[in-house]
Amino acid sequence: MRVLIVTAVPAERDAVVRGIGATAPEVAELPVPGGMIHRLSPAPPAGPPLTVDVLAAGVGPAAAAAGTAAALTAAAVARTPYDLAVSAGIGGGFTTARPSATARPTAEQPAPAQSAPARLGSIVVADAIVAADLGAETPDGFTAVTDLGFGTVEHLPPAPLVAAVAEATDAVRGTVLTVSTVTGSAERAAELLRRHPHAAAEAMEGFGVAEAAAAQSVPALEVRAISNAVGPRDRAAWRIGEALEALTSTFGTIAPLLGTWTLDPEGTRQ
Ligand SMILES: O=C(O)c1cccc(C(=O)CC[C@H]2O[C@@H](n3cnc4c(=O)[nH]cnc43)[C@H](O)[C@@H]2O)c1
Repeated sequence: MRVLIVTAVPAERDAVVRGIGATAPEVAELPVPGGMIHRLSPAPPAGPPLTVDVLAAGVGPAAAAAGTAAALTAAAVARTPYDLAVSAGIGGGFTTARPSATARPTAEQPAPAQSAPARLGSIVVADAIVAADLGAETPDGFTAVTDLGFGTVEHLPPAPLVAAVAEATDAVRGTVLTVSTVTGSAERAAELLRRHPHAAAEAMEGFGVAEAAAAQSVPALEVRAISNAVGPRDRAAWRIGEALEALTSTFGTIAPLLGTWTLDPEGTRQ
């Protein structure tokens, strides 16, 4: 099982490597076009050997897609393809409760149940990776590219993996939006939530990683440690250190899961 983890900046990469490295020392640094992969080999609790490669590909969806595509292609050409691509890093959290994506209204509970808000220092696992600003402004407001007849704006990570990672880390599950411009006002945050009521977090790379992975039929996951609230810009209030620590602790916990989520109870590949 081979897993590629893509972060934006080296500080995020190092936080992930520290977490996985707590049980599996780094074994190699390998150049790929445009970057350097840090390779680790954590021992999976069951099944075949696990190789985890971590790459800092740059900020934004284009850099993320370019770096992910380069790493996936290099691995495929070497006949050692990846089984999973993970977008990881810090992110902004939607810090108010939102309708649950899984609990729908019933006769007994007519109002939609609420999911936990994504507070500072918490972890969000994406059950949907959505490009929030890929589209066109029209007189009637924003229109997604899909409504214009092009491409896609959403990738869905494998549900069993999302569930396993979220349960192991007590993470919030929800949509993670990919934006090219960090939200900086309450109005923009409200507009995003109106269009994406299940949004738990925003960041700048997930859709790029997922799009590059989908082009090679590789499943994708996104994991964000919340460093700031989505809303009026207050860079001084970002808790980057706490978020990086949460990222380290999370990847220490989930590294073995990344290698076993496709296994049945007997430890064989499904
Ligand atoms: O200054 C530092 O030490 C530092 C360390 C690690 C990461 C950073 C970044 O600024 C990374 C930028 C990265 O963060 C994501 N992010 C975080 N909050 C938001 C947000 O509210 N909206 C969108 N993106 C956010 C994003 O993915 C960037 O790539 C600095």
